[in-house]
Amino acid sequence: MPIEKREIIQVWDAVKKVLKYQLKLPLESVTLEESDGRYLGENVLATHDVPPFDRSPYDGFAIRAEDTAGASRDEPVELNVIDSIGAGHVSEKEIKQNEAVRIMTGAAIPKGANAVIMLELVSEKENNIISISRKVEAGDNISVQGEDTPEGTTILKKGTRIHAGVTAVLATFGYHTVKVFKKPVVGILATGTELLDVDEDLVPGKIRNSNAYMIASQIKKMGGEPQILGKLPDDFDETYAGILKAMEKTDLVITTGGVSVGDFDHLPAIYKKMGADLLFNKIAMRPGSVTSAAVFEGKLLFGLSGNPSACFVGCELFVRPYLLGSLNAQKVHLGAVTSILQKDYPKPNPFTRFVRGRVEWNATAAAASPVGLDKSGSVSSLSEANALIVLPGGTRGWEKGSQVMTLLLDGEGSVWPWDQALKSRS
Ligand SMILES: Nc1nc2c(c(=O)[nH]1)N[C@H]1C(S)=C(S)[C@@H](COP(=O)(O)OP(=O)(O)OC[C@H]3O[C@@H](n4cnc5c(N)ncnc54)[C@H](O)[C@@H]3O)O[C@H]1N2
Ligand code: MOO
Ligand SMILES: [Mg+2]
Repeated sequence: MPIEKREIIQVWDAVKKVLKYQLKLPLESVTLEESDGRYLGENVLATHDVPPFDRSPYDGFAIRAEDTAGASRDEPVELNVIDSIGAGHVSEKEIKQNEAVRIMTGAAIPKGANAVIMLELVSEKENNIISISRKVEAGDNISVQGEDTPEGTTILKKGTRIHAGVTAVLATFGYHTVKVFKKPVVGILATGTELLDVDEDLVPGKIRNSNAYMIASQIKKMGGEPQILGKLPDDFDETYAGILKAMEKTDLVITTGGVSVGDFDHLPAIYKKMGADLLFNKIAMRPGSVTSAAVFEGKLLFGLSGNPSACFVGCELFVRPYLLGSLNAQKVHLGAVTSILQKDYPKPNPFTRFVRGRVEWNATAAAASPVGLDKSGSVSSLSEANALIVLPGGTRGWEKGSQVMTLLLDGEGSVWPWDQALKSRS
């Protein structure tokens, strides 16, 4: 049978095709503790000023700055301490001329005071008298009500990923439950007659299914809920039925394997029989050139390569923006940083390569080194990689010292700054 000719598209065109689709995810309420790593389902407003009252940032004395107008080492001023308060207390007294209130960090500034002087800068005498030998300005050492966040500010945007700092803000405003997007349920199906379960012993010709677990981990990190739906042999009817069933009970389905041109690569024909709209099935990249995506009844179906490194890269480049876009995140792509290549990379580059690598930061620059066996079927390189080194196509290779774009596998992600860097050098 002649091999069907596939239309090859550029990485950024494939990403843009995927970004035209988005899941409509319902919201759910979870407790603040459970909300870690989830995505906010609505904007969060500051429901009050922060701090909610003028307060002291130091342990010291609340005073009227004007009482210190003429103070100097030679002519200190003496103030009468009329009260003493710690955080959580409000003085009922009002400070009048030449009076002070002893105040601890976090306590509300008493009426009449307009400055705080630290304990260390005051000498304490008998009979509640303190002596100050420097001029203090009005407003000194006062954390003013609303200086951190004024009431009514949109402090967190819908789609923000909840991390420790976001949690602190939510707690500050009393959100003991948080409205988040429901996690998209991602069905994962591994195809391949050669696949064994992880707990099975090797037998000739077979390998363990590592991709399903790798994808599940990637999906979790992207904010989705993976469901490993088992493995399917390279049988057309079984795979067809398995995919249809998976599509019914999940928000999107990812398959691995069976997308190339081999006798048992059934996915292309399955898309056809399903009547799915093919978005792409050949991308100008390595690894992962056969990464495919199709739309079936409004849902996306990603066909990732069976080769572990190709599968990993396809998931990061194409599934990530779709999932994170559905969660309303802003930075849906991998974060990018320019790095200096630490080794020659002598392979010719017909297509843009995404080489598993490590980025390390030294004093002046980010340094990128390829790691492990650089083949699309390699699995070991994935365990060491913290980045994908982008080597645009159309070159005979890359020299040590070249500036290269690296996509970071950890961290905040990015909006879309790196499409130019993908463009071929030819
Ligand atoms: N004549 C051609 N052959 C191939 C081409 C081509 O263009 N012409 N493309 C090659 C490239 S590039 C890739 S990538 C692979 C893609 O293959 P498939 O996506 O069809 O995947 P399979 O053939 O099913 O498997 C490939 C490889 O990966 C192993 N595998 C599969 N599933 C898993 C899993 N769940 N866990 C671990 N490893 C898995 C499988 O045993 C194979 O070794 O095609 C090339 N061939
Ligand atoms: O899709 Mo393959 O991984 O291009 O090498
Ligand atoms: Mg194949």
